Amino acid sequence: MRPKSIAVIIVAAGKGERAGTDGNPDPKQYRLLAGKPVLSRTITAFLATDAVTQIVAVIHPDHAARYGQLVLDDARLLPPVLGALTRQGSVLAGLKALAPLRPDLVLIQDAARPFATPALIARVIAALDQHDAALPTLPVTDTIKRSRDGTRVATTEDRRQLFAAQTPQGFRFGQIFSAHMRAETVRREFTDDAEIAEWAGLSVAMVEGERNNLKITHPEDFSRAERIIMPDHGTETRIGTGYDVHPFAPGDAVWLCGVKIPHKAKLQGHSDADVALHALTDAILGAIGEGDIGTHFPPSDDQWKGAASTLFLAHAGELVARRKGRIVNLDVTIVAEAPRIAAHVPAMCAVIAETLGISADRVAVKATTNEKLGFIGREEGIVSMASASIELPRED
Ligand SMILES: Nc1ccn([C@@H]2O[C@H](COP(=O)(O)OP(=O)(O)OP(=O)(O)O)[C@@H](O)[C@H]2O)c(=O)n1
Ligand SMILES: C[C@](O)(CO)[C@H](O)COP(=O)(O)O
Repeated sequence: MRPKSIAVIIVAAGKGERAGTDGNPDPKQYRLLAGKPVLSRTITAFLATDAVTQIVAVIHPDHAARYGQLVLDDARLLPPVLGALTRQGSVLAGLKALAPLRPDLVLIQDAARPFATPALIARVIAALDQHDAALPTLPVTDTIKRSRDGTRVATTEDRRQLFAAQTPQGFRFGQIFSAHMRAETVRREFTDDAEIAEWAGLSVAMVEGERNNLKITHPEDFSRAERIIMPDHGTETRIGTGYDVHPFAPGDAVWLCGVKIPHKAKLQGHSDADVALHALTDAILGAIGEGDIGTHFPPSDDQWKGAASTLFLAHAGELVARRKGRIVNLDVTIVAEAPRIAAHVPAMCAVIAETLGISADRVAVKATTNEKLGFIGREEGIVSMASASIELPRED
């Protein structure tokens, strides 16, 4: 028998209004969860299943640039398609995009559910041998009340008959495509695809869902999700500090926190002499006990001559990721009589956040003068200090 082709639609075109922004410019599906965007985690969860043959993400037109920044490299991932005003419309856009490929099966997944496990995906696929449709469910654990006005109870439901539906929901492609096309013509909004299958008279099987397969919906769901990735009891918080100084030399700009600032001199050093990123890199390395910047990038090595210091910082970030660590916050102080730093602070925080794949609200950059005292006061050089707080899995 020909192996089945199994496509996945990941609907990511929502605005995430209930999740709020928490000062973040990105909607929930692009926000970072322990250093990695939610949508990257959702897509990666399906790439981990070899049986999956194609994946298409359905995105909001305003998020095309943000989607393009996700680092995902797999030939099974098709170009994204644009979604619609409702989840139902977005799913239909994904089905239309897949129609020319005629997959046998399709799994439909919320981008906002980043924790689909291989076992869960396998259960849904296996159930499609016997049924037209399959979805993971969990028995409800609260007693469920029905109310007509939201203020007074009308009746209590029998919860033994009630189950909460999750995704991925699996279908035979042709059947769900035609059911969705018909559903589009009726004046009713369906909140999941299994409901459309039921309405179309298909047989819908329930398989066991998973408690951790949460849908990030409200602001507090982000910390719940981070605890799933890194349970509290298994982590410890480490602190690291860094210090660096570079003298001025003839030149016309200084690099500070990855930002080039015009000045009457440059900072002298083997690399771009970004004194602030050097201190920060040392703080991160210190927190994870990985030596210092000189251990990793010896000044005697010519390949680092003139190097951008973001490279050193990215390496420190990679070492944190390799140890499954999470940067909690970073704090940099620059001590300089000149140039003036304040106007550049947002750009500096953005460079650091982007280099490390963390959100900018975890980064602080501050500047102060040395009140004209000492070598800093005489404008002979700049000093920087930094501290880093990092959560690492506990090893003992
Ligand atoms: N027009 C829409 C609405 C929702 N979705 C997607 O459907 C999934 C489940 O929807 P929900 O969690 O409700 O996300 P939002 O609609 O973004 O959230 P909210 O209702 O709070 O705005 C999400 O991955 C969301 O991106 C979609 O693709 N197109
Ligand atoms: C599809 C779903 O996740 C199943 O529980 C849910 O219906 C999506 O609802 P939302 O309001 O669009 O989040």
